[in-house]
Amino acid sequence: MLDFAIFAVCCLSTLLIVIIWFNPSSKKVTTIPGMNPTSKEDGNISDIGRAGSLHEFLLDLHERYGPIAGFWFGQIYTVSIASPELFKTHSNVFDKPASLFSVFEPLIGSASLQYLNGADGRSRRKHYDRAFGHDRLSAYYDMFQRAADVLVKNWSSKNEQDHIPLSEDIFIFAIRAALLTVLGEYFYNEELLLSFRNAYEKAWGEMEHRLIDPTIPSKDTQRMKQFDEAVNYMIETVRKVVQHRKESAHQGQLVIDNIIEFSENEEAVNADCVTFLTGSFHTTLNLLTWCLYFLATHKDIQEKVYQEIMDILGEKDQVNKSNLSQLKYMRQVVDESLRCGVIAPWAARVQNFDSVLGGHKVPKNTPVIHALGVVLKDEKLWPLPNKFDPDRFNEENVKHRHPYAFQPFGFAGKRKCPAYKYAYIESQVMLATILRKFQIKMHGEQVVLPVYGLVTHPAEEIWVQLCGCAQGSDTNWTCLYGCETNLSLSTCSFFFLFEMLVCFDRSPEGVGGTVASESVLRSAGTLLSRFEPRHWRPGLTEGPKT
Ligand code: HEM
Repeated sequence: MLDFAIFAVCCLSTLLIVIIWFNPSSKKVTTIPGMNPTSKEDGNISDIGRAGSLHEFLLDLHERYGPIAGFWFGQIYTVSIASPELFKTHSNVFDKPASLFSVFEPLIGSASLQYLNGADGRSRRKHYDRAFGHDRLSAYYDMFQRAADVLVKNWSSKNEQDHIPLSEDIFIFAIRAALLTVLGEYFYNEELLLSFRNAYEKAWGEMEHRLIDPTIPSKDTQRMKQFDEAVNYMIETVRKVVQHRKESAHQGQLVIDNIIEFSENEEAVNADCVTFLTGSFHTTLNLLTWCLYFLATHKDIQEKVYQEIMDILGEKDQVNKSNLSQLKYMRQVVDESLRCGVIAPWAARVQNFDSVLGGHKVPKNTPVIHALGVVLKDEKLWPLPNKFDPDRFNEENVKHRHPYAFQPFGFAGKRKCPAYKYAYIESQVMLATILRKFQIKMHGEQVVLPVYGLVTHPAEEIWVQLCGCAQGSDTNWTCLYGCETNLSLSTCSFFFLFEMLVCFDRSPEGVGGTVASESVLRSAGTLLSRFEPRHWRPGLTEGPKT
């Protein structure tokens, strides 16, 4: 009998040990609140799928468990933090958990900076940061301007009735800007630029697919063949560009030069070129797409940005390093677009020793997600978080907010996005160039929904219409404000007239007295006679006969 009891106890204990060992939640050796795995193999992956994306899953996780919470990314116990105070505590951590980014390895390559930690990671990163130092940034203005001019030229050939695919057009701008600044003059060749863009689109499409469904199809499927072909084309092109650059007389000015300088290892050079390109395209494409969408849906804000452009730059000046900081309201608009659009929803770090976060032990090698997007939408920090309101970033409001509340480029371990200043310059050059020429409005009613991948993009194309004028022509202006009249006027008369209309519309006393002199009124009258008088107000004593 005793033998049987001992045997039974042994069996039960073994069973218990086996259950404990194979149940991932049992390996949780921390007091951090959070979720148990839904399935043994996949942890909470199915919950992430049900939420729609990792960002939406994290929003819910933090809502339920507070600013520090744990979950199972497959078999890997993972912690997420979502408060400015916790961000600050983690602000010195450099290393990234390769496990969370492995999905991108087939595109960017295992030798990429993305997977490099420790002393090697720090020194490579430090070298690359020089490509974004103050002096080096000045060289990029012209290249951004060139890319913006191409876009304006293309848009100028459209009619007001045309429906413009916003993301598609901004994509071409963003890829042109990135290829010129990262890889250089090789991409002045338009055909090459477009084929690179096609290959990139296919390769990135596959990455997005894998974020939702990590199952990798077999090598001989059409999907994989297409992906391999696209990646091989990109790598082959980058190889040629590197060779070309090594022989170029302009070395030392672009991101590629820092990459070549740092390493003789061809695999690492190619991998980092592709890493910087992928880092650049989708982030800036989507920042600018969201920004123009917000402006198209907030006419008053668009008008205010336009006024600032006219006040600071006038009709002709381009954005440069001495006037960039004066475009303060435009910068607020870009910041609010980064916040509201949650462009890059999360970053992540790891430490190879036990640490403490928010009073809880974090076991060594546990990935810690920085839920940047959750904090950007935290209503305690941002009342009415989904409202687009650039005034959140005026000096007064910024002064009263925790500095870690707004970290759209990451913040930790001197490894935040290396190109964050570059991204502001690119956005502001582009916005100034476009908004000076066109007023952007939505085409009809559209439901615009975000998809929160590694970068947040609209679920479907956003269609806009442009009220604008023919490029490079001082004559043949089309009224910016919907009068549907083609006028032959000088640029200056046009803007003068517009100013007058705005004055008429806004002056509480109508147009009389102090606002306009007699001669101004007379010429305005002549010009106005050719317009539909939609801004007209009663009480005007002199003016157009309509
Ligand atoms: C709207 C624009 C952009 C946003 C919101 C953005 C956001 C981010 C974020 C959140 C990270 C992770 C930081 C971290 O781990 O703490 C990152 C890393 C990175 N970004 Fe950006 N980024 C933008 C533009 C760019 C551009 C234009 C480039 C290239 C020219 C670029 C290249 C990179 C690279 C190479 C990394 C990895 C750095 C490393 O591993 O050390 N990004 N970015």
